[in-house]
Amino acid sequence: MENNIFAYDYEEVKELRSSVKGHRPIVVWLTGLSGSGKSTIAKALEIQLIKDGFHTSTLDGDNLRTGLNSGLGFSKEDREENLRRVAEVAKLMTDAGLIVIAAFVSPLKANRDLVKKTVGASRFIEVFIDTPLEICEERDVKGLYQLARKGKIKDFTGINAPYEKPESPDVHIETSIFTVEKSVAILSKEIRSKIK
Ligand SMILES: Nc1ncnc2c1ncn2[C@@H]1O[C@H](COP(=O)(O)OS(=O)(=O)O)[C@@H](OP(=O)(O)O)[C@H]1O
Ligand SMILES: Nc1ncnc2c1ncn2[C@@H]1O[C@H](COP(=O)(O)OP(=O)(O)O)[C@@H](O)[C@H]1O
Repeated sequence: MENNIFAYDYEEVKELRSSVKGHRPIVVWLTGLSGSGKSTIAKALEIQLIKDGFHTSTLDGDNLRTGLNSGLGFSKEDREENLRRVAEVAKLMTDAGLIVIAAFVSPLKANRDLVKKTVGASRFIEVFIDTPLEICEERDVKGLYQLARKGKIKDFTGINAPYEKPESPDVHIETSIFTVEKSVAILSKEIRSKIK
């Protein structure tokens, strides 16, 4: 064993944790441009799931970057490390039996594939929050697009850093068509079908 580390077997306890929750754990991974609607939908979805009696938690890019991931920027390498850590946290949360909602730009296919591999394919729902760049820029919730256009932010996703659209997401949400309520209903149905 590498570094003389021997992982102790907690599989039986994980099953017990899950059984008292009354549902299986899963990671609902929301990817999309800044301003696409990830946080808005994540929060509304979690509120709905809690009201429906599920056990949940939400991981949100901006929030984790003020704590666990403070010090990481937006280079390709820093984003990779950011998402590697988030994947491990999401896995710990599924080990605790939770439905984990995660809202991260996660711009590259390789980033999202790493998360899927870490948490396990059967416990991963990839959700593409599909909002065209022009609409995200028009919303400009935090004023970041304006700064990026002026050249004041480097590596800004969609402007001067890449976003690779998911090719076959489990759920495709177009926010220019679906209301937040409709998106929550679609996701809630998908989650229910996977956690029985
Ligand atoms: N350069 C650059 N590119 C993209 N986003 C930026 C950047 N600088 C700051 N921000 C703010 O950081 C939020 C994205 O953080 P994430 O952890 O989700 O990004 S990533 O998954 O590691 O790519 C993102 O939050 P959301 O708008 O909620 O997506 C932005 O508010
Ligand atoms: N159908 C929709 N779904 C989600 N957000 C929407 C929708 N229509 C408008 N919005 C608005 O778009 C913005 C999205 O911001 P936010 O949720 O912070 O995005 P992100 O987390 O992807 O950066 C919010 O101001 C939200 O009210």
